[in-house]
Amino acid sequence: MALRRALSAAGPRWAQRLCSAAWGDTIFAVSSGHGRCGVAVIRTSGPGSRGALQSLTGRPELPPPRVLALRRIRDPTTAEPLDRGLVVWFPGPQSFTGEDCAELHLHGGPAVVSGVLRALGLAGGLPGLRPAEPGEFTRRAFRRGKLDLTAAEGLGDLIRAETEAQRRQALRQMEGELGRLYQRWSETLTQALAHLEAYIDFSEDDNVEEEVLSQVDATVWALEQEIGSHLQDGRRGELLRGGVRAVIAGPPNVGKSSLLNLLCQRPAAIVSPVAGTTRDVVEVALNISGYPLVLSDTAGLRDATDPVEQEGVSRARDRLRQADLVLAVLDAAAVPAEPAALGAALGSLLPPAAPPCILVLNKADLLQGGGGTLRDACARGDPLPPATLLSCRTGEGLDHLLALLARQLAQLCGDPLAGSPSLTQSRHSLHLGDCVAALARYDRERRRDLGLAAERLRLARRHLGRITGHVGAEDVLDIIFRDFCVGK
Ligand SMILES: Nc1nc2c(ncn2[C@@H]2O[C@H](COP(=O)(O)OP(=O)(O)OP(=O)(O)O)[C@@H](O)[C@H]2O)c(=O)[nH]1
Ligand SMILES: [K+]
Ligand SMILES: [Mg+2]
Repeated sequence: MALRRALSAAGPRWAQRLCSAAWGDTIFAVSSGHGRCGVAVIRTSGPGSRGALQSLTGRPELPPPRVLALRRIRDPTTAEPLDRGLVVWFPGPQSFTGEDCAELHLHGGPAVVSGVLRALGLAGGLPGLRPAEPGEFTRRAFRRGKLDLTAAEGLGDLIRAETEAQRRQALRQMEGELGRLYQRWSETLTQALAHLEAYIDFSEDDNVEEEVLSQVDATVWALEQEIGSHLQDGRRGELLRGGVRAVIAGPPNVGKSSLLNLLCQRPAAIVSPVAGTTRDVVEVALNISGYPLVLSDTAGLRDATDPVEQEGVSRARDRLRQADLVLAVLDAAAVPAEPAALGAALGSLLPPAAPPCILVLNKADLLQGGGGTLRDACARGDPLPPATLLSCRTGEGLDHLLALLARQLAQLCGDPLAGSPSLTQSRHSLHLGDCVAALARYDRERRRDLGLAAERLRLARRHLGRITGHVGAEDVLDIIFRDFCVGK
């Protein structure tokens, strides 16, 4: 009521009509970053977007769809100017959410933004204009069929992407490549199922050839292979999305913490000449040639007597077991130069099924006579993993180490633009695993009971549908949109 009075006091009759119009649920939020900035973007979505734009610009006519227009933004109650900025009108369904949307590009001062939010909140006195929940714009876009779940996940990843390779992978997924791949598989299954059902229904009338059945078998088999190999990608999409977990490991005092500090270019870990300095795991996030690396410095591995150091060593071993990549550090001056002996020294350090490893022979500056033999051993490689001499003191060998790291990361994460798109979440691999299992069951059922075999195909298709959200999306929506920011 207060608003109705306020609006009628403020003037135009169309504003009053807005109040009586049946508004559905309209959301608004700041979609740009928070805090002081050059430009802040506030957007709305829902049937109230039109009225909100009219109220704030004080004009009944809207700018042409999807064209920026310069407008004075005013408080609808007092008509006091709040800012002069650009507004855009996106009538549904040609908008991000598929609903009527409006955008206000304002000067990014906190008082401007809060003034306009208050004005919109005032419009919240009308039925149904309210602040958006995190991810609610994207959620609405999903509900209106503007994107599938994998694209929504890609969008979330794109906003969070910190390195180029992550951005490439996320953009590809947001543009629907992964979703289209799963959709294609789902359609293949639909077709195979239709043929199988036709065979079941009509084979007795002799209208359907035996070949139909073998064709269905071949299709299902080929699909099982294709999904199987998509699954066996070494988790490269997941690694790229979450960052490759690399662990710096080695005996005490070889310069592990010095290496961490050198790579992150700040004194993140304590360095001292005392063996057993590091106990807690120290973690930093790095961008190496566009790939994300989560690097952990750990306690020196030895049979410690001090209980606190023992705990540190146990944590170090835990980290080693979970690592995607190990940077094994040894003291260059204290290792045998002969490759086989060097390999044995390394082997005694790492767990049996160790992940890929880079051997770092640190303190190269202390090598007598330049360490020619060791240098040759590193260059030859065999039977060592990729290895480099390094001096954390002088920086010698750092470029080589970075190149080795970049190569390993590229191998682990793959090229996000090459080949078919990678699955990026354990959610995907879980459903794909179930899908493949159902296809394998088809193979067995098929000889005994065609009806049951058909049921397996339906089940396999349901698992694919769960990934894209065409089936049973409700249970996962909260999880997927939980990490989205407000305004997206
Ligand atoms: N000469 C030389 N000294 C180094 C180099 N890197 C590290 N140091 C020294 O070696 C000592 C141990 O370095 P840290 O980085 O603490 O070694 P750490 O492996 O983390 O040691 P713990 O945490 O105790 O296992 C310190 O005195 C460093 O200054 C290097 O490349 N050359
Ligand atoms: K130390
Ligand atoms: Mg240390």
